[in-house]
Amino acid sequence: MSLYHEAAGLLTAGSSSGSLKSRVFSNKELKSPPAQIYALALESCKWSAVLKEVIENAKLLEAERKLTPVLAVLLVHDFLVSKTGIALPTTHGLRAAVERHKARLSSEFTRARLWKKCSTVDALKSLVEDESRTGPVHPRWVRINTLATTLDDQLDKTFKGFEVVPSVRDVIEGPFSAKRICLDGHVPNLVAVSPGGFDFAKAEAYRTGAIILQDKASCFPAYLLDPRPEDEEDGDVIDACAAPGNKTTHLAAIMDERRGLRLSGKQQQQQQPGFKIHAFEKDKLRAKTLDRMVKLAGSDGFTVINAGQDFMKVDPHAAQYSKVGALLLDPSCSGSGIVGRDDAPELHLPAAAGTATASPGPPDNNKKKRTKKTTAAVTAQKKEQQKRKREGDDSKPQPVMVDDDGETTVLGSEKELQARIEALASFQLSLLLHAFSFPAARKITYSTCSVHAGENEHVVVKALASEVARQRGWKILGRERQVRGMQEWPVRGSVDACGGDDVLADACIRANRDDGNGVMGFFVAAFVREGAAAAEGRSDGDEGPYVRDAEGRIVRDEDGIPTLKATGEKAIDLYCQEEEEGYPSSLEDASRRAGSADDDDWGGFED
Ligand SMILES: C[S@@+](CC[C@H](N)C(=O)[O-])C[C@H]1O[C@@H](n2cnc3c(N)ncnc32)[C@H](O)[C@@H]1O
Repeated sequence: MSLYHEAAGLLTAGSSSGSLKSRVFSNKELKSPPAQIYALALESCKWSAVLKEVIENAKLLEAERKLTPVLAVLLVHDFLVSKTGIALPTTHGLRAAVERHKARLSSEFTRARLWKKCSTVDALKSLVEDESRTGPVHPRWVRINTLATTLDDQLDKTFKGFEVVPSVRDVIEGPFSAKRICLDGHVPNLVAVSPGGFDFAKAEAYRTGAIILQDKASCFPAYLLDPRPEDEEDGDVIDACAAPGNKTTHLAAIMDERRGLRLSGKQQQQQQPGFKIHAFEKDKLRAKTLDRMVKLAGSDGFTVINAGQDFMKVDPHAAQYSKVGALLLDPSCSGSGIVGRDDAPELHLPAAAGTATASPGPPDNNKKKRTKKTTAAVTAQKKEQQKRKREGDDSKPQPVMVDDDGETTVLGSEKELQARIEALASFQLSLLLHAFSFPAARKITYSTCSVHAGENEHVVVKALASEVARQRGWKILGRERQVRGMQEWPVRGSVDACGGDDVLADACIRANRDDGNGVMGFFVAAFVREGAAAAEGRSDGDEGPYVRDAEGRIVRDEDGIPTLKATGEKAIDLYCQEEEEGYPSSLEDASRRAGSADDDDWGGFED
């Protein structure tokens, strides 16, 4: 079967069996490369309003009875728009059926272009691109991977010549192909770029992992978790549901940066990091992607990938997790907040031979005849619709849900949607409660790319009310204790969905896909353990054993050594002394042995 027949089959299947992307990429029967089919189908949809005019006015379907309207759009798209033409041998019947009408099609295409006041084909391309954009415009969010590069470096190289604008709105509202960039004000090392202003696939920085395409909202969990590795509070970190690895590599970059603040450049290069990220991914195939991404980002030295490992089956009390102080939990969800899921623009089809409908485009030379035919065609179409309705097939697309495992569920009713969300929520809650049981854990973030309260606030409420939360002292991390960018992010949880608890709702963070912030639909909340919670505070003066600055960061001397609050002495002095005396070598132990007044802060480590 040709590329064109396969693309036509997928387009004809309609959205009731999932988005175009999921229909293409989940179809195991396809002979042609899925990426090629998807590109052809998507581009043809974008151009279909123009091509419908061209095909109808050139009377292609009347002359070539074997061509269906969908096939005609796909073939004429490649004939007129694709640089390489129709991807079939010259002798192939489908190709010949179009190329026989070369002159007529080309002149109708020119007429359509001029009708749209475009002086060149490139101008028409931009117009088609703009007109095919459905829904709110989103920038390309680019995370600068600080494991490999710096923001300044990327501004000098990859984004050289870009206009730096003050707000995301300036990016969104500017021309699609503008070269604009905005440095995000909430998440460090994140920029928003004009959606059509840059060909990322060709960028060296993208290919080498120096920049990573990641929606702003998807950067919230790792930033909110705020992992503080090594001799600070959090030790090792778990990413429980890790593939493809956006958040795993973001965690790695944050942890490495923290380490870099403490060590000089040379020390950092010489010393192996003293912390690990344990990344779990139950799906073996997705784990391969995770592995590739971790290597590309440069965090493979301290990331342990547990491929094919179900996080639910991990023993929290196993020795290798005894130092896990923080967990990031981003489980499978309905994916209802994802931008671009129902991504294909509407497909406009030319009327089949003998049923030509009115075309609102350039006037053709047979206007009188067309009007007569049009009336007849509309009546025939109405009759056909009535017949289908009588037969119980009104072709109204049914709602579908495509989760991030690519699983498509056709939902017949609101009740089915609720049942699906309940099933997901129950799985999400079990994972969260499992995360609560890690002995040394002090912080957890829970996130989804779902817009449904059932997968978000409701899971948080149930988790807080659980036995394990009560026994182990897990609480929500209040807004006032969150990292600055997340405190300042304005979109919060739903008070209703939190049972009227406005403090809890304010602690929950949401992102809406159509509110002008240019982000996907997302939810994240952070939990801290009581005892540990006090140590998290940045403002109440009860912040663990080390002296901290106004932003809550541990103050260190030029060698990276913190000062103990209890004694006013450099922690290293105690460390050396105790080493000589055969005491445990960790700085935390040292501070505890020094009789710190903050001993209670460390209760979080006790199980
Ligand atoms: C939403 S995606 C994670 C996206 C990822 N955090 C990122 O930012 O790139 C959820 C992932 O969790 C995996 N998963 C689902 N259940 C799991 C389980 N019980 N244990 C480990 N992984 C699981 C799925 O296969 C899927 O790859």
